[in-house]
Amino acid sequence: MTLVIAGTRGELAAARSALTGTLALVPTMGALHEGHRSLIRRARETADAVAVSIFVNPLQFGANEDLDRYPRTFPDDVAACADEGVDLIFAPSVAEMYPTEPQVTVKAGPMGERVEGVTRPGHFDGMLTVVLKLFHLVRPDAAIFGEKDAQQLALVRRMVADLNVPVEVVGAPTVREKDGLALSSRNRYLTDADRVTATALSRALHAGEKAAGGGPDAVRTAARAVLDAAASRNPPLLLDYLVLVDPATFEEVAAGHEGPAVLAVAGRVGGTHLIDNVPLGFPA
Ligand SMILES: Nc1ncnc2c1ncn2[C@@H]1O[C@H](COP(=O)(O)OP(=O)(O)OP(=O)(O)O)[C@@H](O)[C@H]1O
Ligand SMILES: CC(C)(CO)[C@@H](O)C(=O)[O-]
Ligand code: BAL
Repeated sequence: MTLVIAGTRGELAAARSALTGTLALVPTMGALHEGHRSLIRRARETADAVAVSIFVNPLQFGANEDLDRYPRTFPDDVAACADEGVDLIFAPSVAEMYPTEPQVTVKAGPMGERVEGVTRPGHFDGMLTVVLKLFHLVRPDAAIFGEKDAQQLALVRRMVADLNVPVEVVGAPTVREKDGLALSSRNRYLTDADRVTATALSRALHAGEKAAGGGPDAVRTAARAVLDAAASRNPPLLLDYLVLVDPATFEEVAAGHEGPAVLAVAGRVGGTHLIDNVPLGFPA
């Protein structure tokens, strides 16, 4: 099947009706990299047809964030989708997605105000609002999200459960560079020196992972030591948070916690906000 590119809701509706069998959607903001491509491959395993949405959603950016300079690489994104055998790209304009100022939006609730929500107030409300709109427009059977954005994935799962959205949410593992840095569209903002400092995020997670046998406090201490060292590098890592949380709620776990947890970290290097996380387990 040839790749169809829909820019309007009308074009999307026509292309969607022409698809047969089940459909998996990969929602993205474009500037596609190997992480996105792994999601597309997961989508291909999940359903008969694959749609990718490419939309830099203004509603999820704060006033001082990088909406204007967020990388937009549409021709390369189309080539990557064609290469991966994607059936449908939905790439609307802002006016197409928000023809009028939205009045009714999704509220992420308490989980949306924790962790990344402290650093980016309102971000998760805007993210869930556009994801729900995309689900209504594209009508997928399944949607694939990266575990790199673990709180986003947890919130989409929660929205789908709380609002009875008929879409199966599938998580896909984080793809990393050889040195451990999680792939991210924002990595292209990093200078060579920033790039070296940025590896502290995944190194901290790795140190935490190795300390897991000692329990939650040992994990936090081990990860913190790596981040403290990176704070005095040039350029420094400016830590936003290091948390060890329940994967379903993003509430901090106690010292005696048993069961799954997520060690999540975020910081700024040279003005670029980077996030990463690793799943951990604390056996009873
Ligand atoms: N390294 C990665 N491995 C797996 N999935 C990823 C990775 N990076 C992003 N994704 C997933 O791709 C989807 C689209 O994310 P997005 O377009 O924001 O890319 P991004 O690289 O996370 O960009 P940003 O720089 O905005 O964080 C999300 O579900 C996200 O979790
Ligand atoms: C899910 C998403 C495409 C919604 O804009 C975005 O938050 C992203 O790229 O992770
Ligand atoms: N990768 C999540 C989208 C965002 O940072 O806005």
